[in-house]
Amino acid sequence: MSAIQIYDTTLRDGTQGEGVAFSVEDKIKITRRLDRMGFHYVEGGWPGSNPKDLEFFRQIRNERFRQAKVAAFGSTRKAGRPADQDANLLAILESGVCTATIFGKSWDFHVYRALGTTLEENLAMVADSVAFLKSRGLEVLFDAEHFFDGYRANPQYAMAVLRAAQDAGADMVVLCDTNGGTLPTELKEIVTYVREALEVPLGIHAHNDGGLAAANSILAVEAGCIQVQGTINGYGERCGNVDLCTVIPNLVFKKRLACIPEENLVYLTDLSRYVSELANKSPESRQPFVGTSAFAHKGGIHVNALLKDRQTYEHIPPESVGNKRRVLVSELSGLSNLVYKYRELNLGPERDSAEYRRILNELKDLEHQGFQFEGAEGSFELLMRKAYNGYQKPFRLETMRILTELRDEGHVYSEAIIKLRVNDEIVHTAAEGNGPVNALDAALRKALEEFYPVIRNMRLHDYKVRVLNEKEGTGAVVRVLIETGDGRKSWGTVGVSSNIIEASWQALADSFAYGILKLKENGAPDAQAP
Ligand SMILES: CC(=O)SCCNC(=O)CCNC(=O)[C@H](O)C(C)(C)COP(=O)(O)OP(=O)(O)OC[C@H]1O[C@@H](n2cnc3c(N)ncnc32)[C@H](O)[C@@H]1OP(=O)(O)O
Ligand SMILES: CC(=O)C(=O)O
Repeated sequence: MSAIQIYDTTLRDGTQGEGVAFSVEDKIKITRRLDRMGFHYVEGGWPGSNPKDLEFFRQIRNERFRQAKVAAFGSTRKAGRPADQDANLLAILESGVCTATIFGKSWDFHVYRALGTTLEENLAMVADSVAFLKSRGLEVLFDAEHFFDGYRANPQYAMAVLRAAQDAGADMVVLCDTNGGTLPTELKEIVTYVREALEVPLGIHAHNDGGLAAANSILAVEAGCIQVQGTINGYGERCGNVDLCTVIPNLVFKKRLACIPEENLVYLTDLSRYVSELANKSPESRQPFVGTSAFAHKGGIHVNALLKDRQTYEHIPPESVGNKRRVLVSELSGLSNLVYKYRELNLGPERDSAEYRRILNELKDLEHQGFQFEGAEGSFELLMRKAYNGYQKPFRLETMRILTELRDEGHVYSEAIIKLRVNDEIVHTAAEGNGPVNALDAALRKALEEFYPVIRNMRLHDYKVRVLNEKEGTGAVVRVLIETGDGRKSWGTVGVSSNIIEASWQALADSFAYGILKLKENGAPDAQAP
């Protein structure tokens, strides 16, 4: 089978996804990154749609790429108007690209209902638009919109549309599952038929409304498509386009097809996170191949087998796509989870199983009380270090008082007064905050800063409270999960109590203790107490 081209439409169809938008600068950065990865095409936008896309094409015009061709998107000419006077086609020409991708209707129903024209005029729109762009020297890809729905409804007409594009000189015809509802077996049958009926190279453009876009794209390749169109992270209209971060490793590792150079796949996870960062979207943890959970192992049985051979629970090595294996600890852990973490944390020579078992039982008891270590790797590491390395927190709370006061203006303020033992010194501090936890955080920082100035870099990223037994009303036990970061790394810590201040204190104290521990380990000069 010939090499498969990857056509990225993150910057066009991806931005049709809810909440996804890129600035011109972002679009340029993403184009460069995709080129470096080895993508064959980057669809930069629709010049006839908006000034931002026009500006993108203006700025990118003189850039030289290693191999990516930048494509401009647009529709076929308007009904009843000559192609050489169609604003949209002229905008594609003016964008300065060498590759145009135009979409046209291939479902008779759409021709009547959406375009409001005749079947004959639509065929002419397709042929004229392709021929016009070809006559101006462009490479032309024709996206047959709704092809599979069209084929189901009126196969003769759907095929006539493809032939119109082919006969007008299209360099490729792309079969679009625009509504994303086609099932893989049917899709493969249709692509197989089209492959035999036409000469022009075929591509696939699948949407994910049935959750089948990846399967559909791979089967389309099996049936003869040589181009896969999709987006990074599957962004796109409604449920999105096919996720190229899923399709590419499947093509490379499973189908052994030449596509993106295999050695570049180690940058795939980074690429996915880079694009989600620019799109300002949280990464999807369960995303295949590149998600943080894609190689996260929780069940004891799994981790036990994984220690014997990673292939028992991993379909590919995580490093091959630049991802990482993670072992989670929880009440579902077995000894193996603990052994794995003990080794990962580099806590010393192997222990006998009774020693691991003791801590495992402690961990399970704590989880039964409401602690959750899966999201609190900082607290878990402190627990392990205390058990196996005699670790002690660098400070100890002697007393704490929290005052909450309604002041004249009707606002409620809190003040925390704490007495802390740091090494052999007693430190008294007080601080105000907009609530008791905020005041406690401020008082703790004030007390520790003098000894560990480096904690000034630590920021609270997230503070979550979960009521564990809501039937108890205001007397319920709560779990507090805190996420802290120092600009380079972030860590989670946990506290549980029927008193929200106490639970918050436990999580806060762990978060500072863990931060200081890591800074000391990394040799931060002012992480050492004087
Ligand atoms: C399957 C896809 O994802 S295709 C890509 C869809 N993406 C987008 O729509 C995003 C960019 N779109 C836009 O910026 C705007 O919709 C524009 C600039 C393209 C058009 O805006 P307007 O001129 O205001 O028209 P509007 O969006 O209301 O309607 C679209 C028109 O295009 C026509 N049209 C739709 N598909 C095609 C086609 N393949 N060929 C020719 N005309 C088409 C419609 O019939 C409609 O014409 P009408 O106004 O005569 O009814
Ligand atoms: C062309 C396109 O984006 C689609 O049919 O989904």
